[in-house]
Amino acid sequence: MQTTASFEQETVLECCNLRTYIHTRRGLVRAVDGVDLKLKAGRALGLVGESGSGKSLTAFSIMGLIDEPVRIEEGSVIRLEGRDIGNLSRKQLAGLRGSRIAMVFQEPMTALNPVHTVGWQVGEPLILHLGMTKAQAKKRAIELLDLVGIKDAARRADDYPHQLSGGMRQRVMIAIALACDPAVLLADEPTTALDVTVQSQILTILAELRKRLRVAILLITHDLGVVEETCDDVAVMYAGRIVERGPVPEVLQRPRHPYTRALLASMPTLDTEATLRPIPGSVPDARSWPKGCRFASRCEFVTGRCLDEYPPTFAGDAGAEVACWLYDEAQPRSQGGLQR
Ligand SMILES: Nc1ncnc2c1ncn2[C@@H]1O[C@H](COP(=O)(O)OP(=O)(O)OP(=O)(O)O)[C@@H](O)[C@H]1O
Repeated sequence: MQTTASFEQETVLECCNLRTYIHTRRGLVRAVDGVDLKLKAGRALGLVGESGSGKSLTAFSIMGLIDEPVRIEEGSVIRLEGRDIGNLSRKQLAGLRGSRIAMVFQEPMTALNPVHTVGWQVGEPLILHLGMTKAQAKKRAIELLDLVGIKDAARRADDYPHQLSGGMRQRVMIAIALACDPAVLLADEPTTALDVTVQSQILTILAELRKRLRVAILLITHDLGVVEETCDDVAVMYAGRIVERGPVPEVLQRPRHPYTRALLASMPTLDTEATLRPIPGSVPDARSWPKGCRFASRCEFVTGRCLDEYPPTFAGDAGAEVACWLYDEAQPRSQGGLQR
């Protein structure tokens, strides 16, 4: 595999123009439709957006965990540690999964194997990818269970998934994911199925391990509160595309895209005093996206140009970027336009 010379040293994962379409009998569902992402070593990027915006499919595409009728379209680029992994064979991808890139899912019970002990499941990738002996893998598995905060790890290693609480199971999933010291961890709503106290414990563990192991994390969530607490950067996804991105403080304190603003206003976590305002309207059909901005039909600042042409990305302060015509210098801003 080729290493791209221009690939920045610190960038561990990059997607360029990632398009993942679902080829159904009732039409082409353009669910992920030109996503650009960049993840730096040891940093956490939050990928947020309403349900159905394409977040999970983005992660599954990166992991190569998609199957017919879902396809990554020609021209999409996925680079892991400088290597183009978009065109790898299933076997080559399976070799990377669990070693250089790993994923934690929303519901650990469905991801864990009910007939094997958790110690065995943490140890398996060590045997598979690192060639450890069973004895070495068991010893390391216990260390890993301890690392993710499972008390009395040597004894718990012999437990089966059903003997553990939801929070413990998610810790086991994290131990499995991090076993081979991957460069990238994808976490898809890892705390949604857990109660609030356990949620914050899991997020704390992830934050600690990120610093300690320097693993880059792509955290998929619909909760901007979680992003605020745990991520360095955020990318806001709407209708299959990223509409705004940047450092967390910049984007959450000075959101530019009308969708990001609406999302913030609709969420209870950041300011519980404020009256919650659901976003009016609904996401257009992914079988026939409008030709202009996909948020136009729900946007209070819509102009004729928004309906005609998809906006390019405009640079904001502190590295923020926004795909919205309101930020085009050439466009005279109407009264009541967004503050820049
Ligand atoms: N296998 C599939 N077949 C048909 N449609 C699919 C398939 N997988 C995903 N989709 C559609 O693709 C779109 C994006 O789904 P995805 O799960 O990525 O969204 P999401 O942003 O992760 O939402 P959520 O937060 O609800 O998980 C949705 O409209 C979904 O219905």
